[in-house]
Amino acid sequence: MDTNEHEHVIEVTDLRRVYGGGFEAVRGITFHVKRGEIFALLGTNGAGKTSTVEVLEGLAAPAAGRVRVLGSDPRTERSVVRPRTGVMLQEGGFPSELTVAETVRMWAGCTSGARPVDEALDLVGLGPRSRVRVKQLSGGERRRLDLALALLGDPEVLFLDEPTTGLDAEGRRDTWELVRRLQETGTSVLLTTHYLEEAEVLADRLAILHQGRIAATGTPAEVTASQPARISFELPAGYFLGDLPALGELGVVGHEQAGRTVRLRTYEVQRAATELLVWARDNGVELHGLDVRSASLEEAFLRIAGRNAADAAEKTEVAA
Ligand SMILES: Nc1ncnc2c1ncn2[C@@H]1O[C@H](COP(=O)(O)OP(=O)(O)OP(=O)(O)O)[C@@H](O)[C@H]1O
Repeated sequence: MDTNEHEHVIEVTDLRRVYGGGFEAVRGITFHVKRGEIFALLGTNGAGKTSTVEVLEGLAAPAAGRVRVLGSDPRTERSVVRPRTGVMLQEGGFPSELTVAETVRMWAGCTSGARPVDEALDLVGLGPRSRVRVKQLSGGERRRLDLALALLGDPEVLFLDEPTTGLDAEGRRDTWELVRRLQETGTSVLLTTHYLEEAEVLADRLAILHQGRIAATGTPAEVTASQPARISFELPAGYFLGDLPALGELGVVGHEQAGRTVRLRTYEVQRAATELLVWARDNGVELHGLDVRSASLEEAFLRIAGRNAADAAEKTEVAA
């Protein structure tokens, strides 16, 4: 066992994962999750999230690199790691004839120090459904049953693979609240999700995977700060784009005009906005509809996903 477990509950160093046909789904990624942190792995379909999480859960071996969970190797030291972790897979397979309570009871039989069945079901809001057969549950209720099972052993580290897929807006918010409560009691969480809002709301830090590599990482604010902010306004009557201060000097990296509306993209939003306002004052005009906003996580993600689509198109062209 390594000694840094109080600092980093998950350590991933130069991880590679290769499938049978030689396809490299994870191409050398490095990240860590600190104790008590919620860390989100984002990425388009096929980016390598599940392939990574499966290695962390001890379900698959890395082709290269090193992985530690709570200071131990999750595969070769499974008996040490497994009792201290909770896993919610993308597809939990339950015997469909059992009731919800029977399913949890069965699982509790395999979990050391399991919570009482009622407590686990109440945590995820399934208490009133305890006598219903699993086959009668909705997709969202099954996700919550998955979560109840992952929480049974009161884990130190929780792996949540797309925990709110199939849940309606209220169910999603309830799950977010639960994950935050778990964090308050000291649980560390590694989350994969397709919902950018989920990462924005929950994650202390995140990584965006792109074709098996980490394309961006940091706090949600750091990742969005890597994208240009937007400034839009209406050109005052009688003025043209060329009358504004030189765009290059405002740190503007892109601009467009639709009718009288001008949209600028800049990494130096404060300087650009100040210069524009000073220009407007000096010319005695108003910038109607002035709107200054930072990039959202969604924009950061779409730029990376867009690059993904462009790369795929390029590969198709090369292949053709
Ligand atoms: N058993 C397998 N054999 C071969 N290739 C696989 C296998 N499982 C996954 N892959 C490929 O590895 C890549 C990464 O898949 P992975 O499931 O890790 O992506 P993901 O980011 O979790 O995607 P999603 O968001 O769709 O769940 C994909 O190109 C996928 O087709």
